[in-house]
Amino acid sequence: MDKPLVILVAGGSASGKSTVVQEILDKAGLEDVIIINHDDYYLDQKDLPMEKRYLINYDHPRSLDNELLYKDIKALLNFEPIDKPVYDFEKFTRSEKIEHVLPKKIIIIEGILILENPRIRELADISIFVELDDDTRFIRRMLRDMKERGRSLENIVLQYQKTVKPMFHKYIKPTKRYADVLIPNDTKHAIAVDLIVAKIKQILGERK
Ligand SMILES: Nc1ncnc2c1ncn2[C@@H]1O[C@H](COP(=O)(O)OP(=O)(O)O)[C@@H](O)[C@H]1O
Ligand SMILES: Nc1ccn([C@@H]2O[C@H](COP(=O)(O)O)[C@@H](O)[C@H]2O)c(=O)n1
Repeated sequence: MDKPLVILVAGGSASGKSTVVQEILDKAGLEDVIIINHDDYYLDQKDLPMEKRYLINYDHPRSLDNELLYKDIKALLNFEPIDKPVYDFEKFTRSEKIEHVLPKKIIIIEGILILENPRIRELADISIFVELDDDTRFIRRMLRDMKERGRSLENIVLQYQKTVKPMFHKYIKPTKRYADVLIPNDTKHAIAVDLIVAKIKQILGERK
């Protein structure tokens, strides 16, 4: 069998990366797929006290374990299983859990900085960047982080001003230039999703 297809999905926090990935999978009717969230590869911080974990810049490329992610993608490309870390946003570190992931024909990896690392970028067959204006992303992030990530409004606002917004403009937005497709998530994007689905099917057909 030919190597698995690798799709990278970047975009600012709460731009709609996970939502767009789900739309692609639903439209394409794909099942033999692994979805990896780059968030699971934030560095382990269990040896740091909680007050120090709060202060880390989680929107800087150095906060992620790209060596481990690269190694894991290479293993999956060789049809080898991996033991993937699982991140705990409420504890600001990796959880005790490990997820055993079996190789599949399609590997989708999503994350704010997934197109920032040149070695990981080179593994992609298709690269996507999801676009959404800062204000809408901030509102969606605020609602999500209070509901799902155990964060207070004050903490969300402080983090957004101190790191999330400046790092987006410094490190994340510039990676748009590496994307094959830009998906606007503030307007209808059904055609962009259709084009990606068609491309996935074409590549899979050629690799049979
Ligand atoms: N087109 C959209 N319209 C309204 N809400 C959306 C849309 N896309 C995503 N959302 C919502 O915004 C939040 C962040 O979306 P998500 O896909 O999780 O973003 P990301 O994976 O980029 O962080 C979620 O609560 C999601 O339901
Ligand atoms: N302990 C952490 C780790 C990361 N974050 C934030 O998560 C954002 C990326 O996740 P998305 O699902 O929004 O793409 C990123 O902007 C980090 O600021 C965090 O708040 N706490």
